[in-house]
Amino acid sequence: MSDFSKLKQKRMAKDTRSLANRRVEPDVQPTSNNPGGGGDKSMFPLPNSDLYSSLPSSLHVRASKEANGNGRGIHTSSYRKPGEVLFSIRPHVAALSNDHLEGYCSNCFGPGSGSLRRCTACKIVHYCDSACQSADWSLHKQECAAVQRWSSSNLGTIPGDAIRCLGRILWRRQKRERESIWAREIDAMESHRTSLSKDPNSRDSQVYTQLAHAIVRFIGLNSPQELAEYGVDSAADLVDLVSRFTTNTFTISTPTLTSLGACVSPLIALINHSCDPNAVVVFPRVSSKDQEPLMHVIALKPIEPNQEILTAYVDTTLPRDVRQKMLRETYHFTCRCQLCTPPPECPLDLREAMFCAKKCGGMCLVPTEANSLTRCTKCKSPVKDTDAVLDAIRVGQEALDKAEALQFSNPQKSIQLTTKLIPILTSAGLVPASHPLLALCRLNTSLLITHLPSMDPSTEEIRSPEIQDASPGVSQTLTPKEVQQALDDAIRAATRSGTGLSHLLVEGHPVRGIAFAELGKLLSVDEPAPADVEPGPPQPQPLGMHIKPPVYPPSGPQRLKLAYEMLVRARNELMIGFGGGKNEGGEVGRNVRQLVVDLEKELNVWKTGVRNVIQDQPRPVSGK
Ligand SMILES: C[S@@+](CC[C@H](N)C(=O)[O-])C[C@H]1O[C@@H](n2cnc3c(N)ncnc32)[C@H](O)[C@@H]1O
Repeated sequence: MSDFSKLKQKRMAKDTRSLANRRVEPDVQPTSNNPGGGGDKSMFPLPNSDLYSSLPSSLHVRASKEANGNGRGIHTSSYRKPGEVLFSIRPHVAALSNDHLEGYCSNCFGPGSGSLRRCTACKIVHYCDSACQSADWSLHKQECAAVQRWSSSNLGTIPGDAIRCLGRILWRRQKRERESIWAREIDAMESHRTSLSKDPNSRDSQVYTQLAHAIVRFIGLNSPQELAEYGVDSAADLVDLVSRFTTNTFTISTPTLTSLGACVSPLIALINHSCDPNAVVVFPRVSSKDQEPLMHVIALKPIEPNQEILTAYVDTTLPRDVRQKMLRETYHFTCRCQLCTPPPECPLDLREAMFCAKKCGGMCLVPTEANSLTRCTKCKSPVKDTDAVLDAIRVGQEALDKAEALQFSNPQKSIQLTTKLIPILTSAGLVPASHPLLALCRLNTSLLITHLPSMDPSTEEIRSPEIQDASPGVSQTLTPKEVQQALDDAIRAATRSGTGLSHLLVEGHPVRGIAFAELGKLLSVDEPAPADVEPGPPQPQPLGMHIKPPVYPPSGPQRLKLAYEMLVRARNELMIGFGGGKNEGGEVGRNVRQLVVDLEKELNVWKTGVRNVIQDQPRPVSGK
């Protein structure tokens, strides 16, 4: 997926403190009804532990209220403003997903831009240069042999990122003593082994067992006794490690939120979840290459002293039932945040809302099989065509599942499916932020941008290098009008997605910032002269514009102006989501700032041109 297509979500230099500054609060004490956490209680570090020394002194670890007895959380002792970098850290281990092994460096996780060097032995991992290769060699040495062994006994396949990440944890444990702080921080992560279903056929038991078997094969063990060499005393301990891994792993992503692989940071894993988070974990890529990949925890909302830092483990644009299911399955808890347990007076959740068919300006809860009688919150009329709405949502969800499954193997089909379903759900009355309409719009946008035909060199800036490779020369058979049409379709799709996202996510959320940047860049590609207007599908209301222009996207200077406004807005939001100050909104924030400067110049040239034309006109002679 492209830098600008998969929208999906993390210091200050002074963050790294000496041991003297560490704050691991002593109140992570077992209590009678909470012997230490939600999982295996015995593993929590003791008070005054020497772990987590890289946590800045303004943050501290103590029992979490939010997590309802499920262990520790990170709290701030001072006020934090949105966009403030709370801390940043390099993960303990990280591994690229198989799809990205060729396009990104396996050490610093930077994009290769076609110049990566391949490991000549395994021919699988790639590096920017010999510095990155040397830095990774102490671990890749064992990984290299293991990958080759796996590949030859598994018909040339490559183990997934979870297995390679776990392999890296074990090899590092083998090298560093199991009593090292590094290993103890991994051991102190929350495990859910004891709360696993006793049923060996349950999903979680199967996932853990499969991963445990795979890792044993990957590192090449002949007997469980050999695990001791890696600081793992028994098969049960290995399942514990797997449980810690699945409960505490992060997705590592590009500065545009394309997921790249998996990583583990025991410190950042201390942060608990909320579906209405006050912070976010991103990888803005603002440090020197030898420090990357660096995870940044950034405040999204004002955070008061003593408040807990909370991030979202799941996509918060999804409806409550879907989020709750994901949280139960992977993290073994029931979320009780405000979004999951809203007070009765709380307005309708836009993730599950539709417009009132009476067009009174109100909205209704989307009916479900269990609750088919819903009413407009304003005029109180009941939803009439319940079956039609239920059908549209069911068909929409099926199309979404199919389009997601096909997005890489058959993108054209995926585009067709999403393009066809969006108007069906819109006609059924769903609001832009509702599910599955927003998810379909986001996928549609990402696909249209990924497969945007190239019209001029500036379009290439929108498509990341991997996309340019994936769809080379698509434009060759298209007429300029068709190319323009494709660009306008992408702009309309990006506008729909941006509208839905802006209703659900707080200002400055990185997903919003990237969506606005994407839309601004699309609008800035060119400013075509007004075309003959052909009647088309209903047009989205342009984001931030109060008056709907007759044709959207507009042409000429109006388009340039809209692009400029969108990019300024994107930049402001990126300065929050990817961190302000030295972070400058991350790599994308810097890039957008440059575009804003360029557009300002263009708009000035245009204004000067118009002024000159006006001044060159012969003046009307007075009195005539
Ligand atoms: C990544 S860990 C977070 C840190 C953990 N509390 C600890 O002490 O290590 C994830 C686990 O914390 C607990 N947790 C996180 N957020 C929670 C919440 N909002 N409510 C209840 N438990 C939560 C769950 O047990 C979950 O599996």
